[in-house]
Amino acid sequence: MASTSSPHAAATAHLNSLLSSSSSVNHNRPSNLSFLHASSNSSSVKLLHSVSASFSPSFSSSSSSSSSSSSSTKTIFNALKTVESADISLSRDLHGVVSSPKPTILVSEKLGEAGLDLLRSFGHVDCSYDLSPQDLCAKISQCDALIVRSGTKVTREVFEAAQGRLKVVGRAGVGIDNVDLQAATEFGCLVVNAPTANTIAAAEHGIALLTSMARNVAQADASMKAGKWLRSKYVGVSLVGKTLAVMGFGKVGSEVARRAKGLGMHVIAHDPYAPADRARAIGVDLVSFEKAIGTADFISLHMPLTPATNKVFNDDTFAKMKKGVRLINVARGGVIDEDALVRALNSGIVAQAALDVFTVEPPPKDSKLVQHENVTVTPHLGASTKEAQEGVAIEIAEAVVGALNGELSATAVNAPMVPPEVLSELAPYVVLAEKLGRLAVQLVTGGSGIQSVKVVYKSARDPDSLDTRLLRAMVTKGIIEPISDTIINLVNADFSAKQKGLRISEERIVVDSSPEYPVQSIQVNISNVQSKFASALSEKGNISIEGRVKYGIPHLTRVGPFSVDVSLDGNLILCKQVDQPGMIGKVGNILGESNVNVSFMSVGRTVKRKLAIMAIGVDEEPDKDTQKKIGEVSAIEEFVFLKL
Ligand SMILES: NC(=O)C1=CN([C@@H]2O[C@H](COP(=O)(O)OP(=O)(O)OC[C@H]3O[C@@H](n4cnc5c(N)ncnc54)[C@H](O)[C@@H]3O)[C@@H](O)[C@H]2O)C=CC1
Ligand SMILES: O=C(O)C(=O)COP(=O)(O)O
Repeated sequence: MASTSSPHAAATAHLNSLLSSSSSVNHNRPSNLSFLHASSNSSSVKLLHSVSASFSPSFSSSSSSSSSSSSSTKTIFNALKTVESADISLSRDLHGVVSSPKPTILVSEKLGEAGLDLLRSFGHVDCSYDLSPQDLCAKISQCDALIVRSGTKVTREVFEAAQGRLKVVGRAGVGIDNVDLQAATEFGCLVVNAPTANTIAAAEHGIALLTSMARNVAQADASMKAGKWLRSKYVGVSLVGKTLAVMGFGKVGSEVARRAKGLGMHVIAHDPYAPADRARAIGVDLVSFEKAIGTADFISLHMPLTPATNKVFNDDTFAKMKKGVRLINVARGGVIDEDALVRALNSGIVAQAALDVFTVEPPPKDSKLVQHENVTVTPHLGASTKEAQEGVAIEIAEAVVGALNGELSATAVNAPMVPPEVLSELAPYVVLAEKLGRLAVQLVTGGSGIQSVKVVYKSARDPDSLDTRLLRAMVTKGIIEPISDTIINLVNADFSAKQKGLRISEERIVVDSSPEYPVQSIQVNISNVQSKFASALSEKGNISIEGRVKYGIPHLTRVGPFSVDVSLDGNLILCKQVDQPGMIGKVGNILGESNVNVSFMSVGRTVKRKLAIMAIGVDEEPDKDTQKKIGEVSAIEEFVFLKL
């Protein structure tokens, strides 16, 4: 009998597969994807999560993805080991011996050298700045990662053109409004950003714009260079004692607030999601939107561009501002209706504006806003200090390299963040979850399609301390991949299930045993389907299988009502037979004659000498003749061959 592979190797391989497509699947296929969501639990047995509506159409092995994109893709953000692309160049040693595939990382905008060095030590780095959208699409199918700043639009077309090779998009900065996150998620591409390294730079630029606007520095400078000496024209306004409204009290907003306090300003802030105690600690009052814009002498914008903030500063809101207000924007141009701002400037509602960001960048040369004499502009320089750019480059390079190595990034924008220690503890259960999903779906037959899957976890852990998102994603992967052309990873598992009309619910049962191990068993139930192996049906008529991790190795421990014990390695034959002596020998002989190596065998029965289930682990797939011979053994009532 062959020995089973080491638990560690299996766990590592499957952790990689959690983050990637399987190397055995067809890379040229479309996918549909989304985040996984955290579940919260308070009672011992609880429905944790359900994905998708039950009215969604069923799916079957003939179904294909209903992606809005018809393009092919292989969706992975990890595991260079599993990438089988001829496009990936292989690194060679001095003797020309191929060692390992190196990823190609396209950097489409200027990035600090320290980050580039880090990337170069890991893969091939292609710095191609100022690519047209067409050139970017042409290149992208040769790239495993793309690093951008705010100037590159990473559209759905880019993900489509990537044909599945692109695993990670790194945004070297904060705002990810230039990346089509939905498309990234649908294509299983991880998006990471560098959210902290440019905070101070952006805040300092905000303060620079505030102070220079108040004292007309830019205009006075331009007039002097034009040979003028206009002292009375450029009388400014003082800041001390004036009210500054910080709109968006996040990282940048709170640093601006801190600095403005130092200038003697009275600072208020509006942010529906900011904790009041953080504001209080800086001496800032959190107020409503109306109060903020209605009482401020200066308004500084620091919120992200989202559907909710798009053009939130418009004719209506300008009308509610104090006449003569001054506006600073180092956030995103799109939060302001720029035509409305020109009107507000002309009417005097807004006395001055200082803008670093624009709806379209660069703005048109004849932009009335840019040309307005009461407007100070800079070309999106908020993050552009030497220090910030070095920091951002390192932050994003580390995140991208980590993602390509299969690590879940702490700055992932479209995937759950799972701490490394949780990942490593769950590793063998992740393998188990995928294999159970894969087994369960192969037991389905008939045209009824799968609509509803229930995953039951038995665990001695407190429900709140067991994160099942990975496990659910892997059950989903196991179920969907064998019967569709969609590749599943942690980024897209829930979305794909939803697209397929597959409702996945979870239940957790707290058992009274040692909480040393996170999960005692995982059960996968598929309801309202026919099975090609009727013995796998539970009393309720659901396909039901259960498994455990034993000594780090996933085992199948129950099929329908029958207890079995077989390691989930290689392939599996399940036979239902009359419980009588000699059965193992008979089937073993048939397999041996066909040179099929048996790795494991287990017999489970409900009643002695009545019916039993024989679970046989095999390394090779028995050919049709061999399977026929097994079926012809008189005591065998039904059998099925399953690929793990
Ligand atoms: N000009 C530049 O070069 C730079 C611009 N930025 C931009 O600055 C903005 C803020 O960046 P960070 O502070 O790092 O992000 P952050 O995520 O730390 O802060 C954003 C804050 O906005 C709040 N927010 C969300 N919706 C809001 C709404 N409707 N009204 C008010 N507040 C709302 C959030 O709760 C959060 O506290 C982003 O748009 C970012 O892209 C950041 C760095 C450089
Ligand atoms: O980090 C951000 O959100 C920024 O706006 C900085 O943009 P940049 O990387 O300088 O193009």
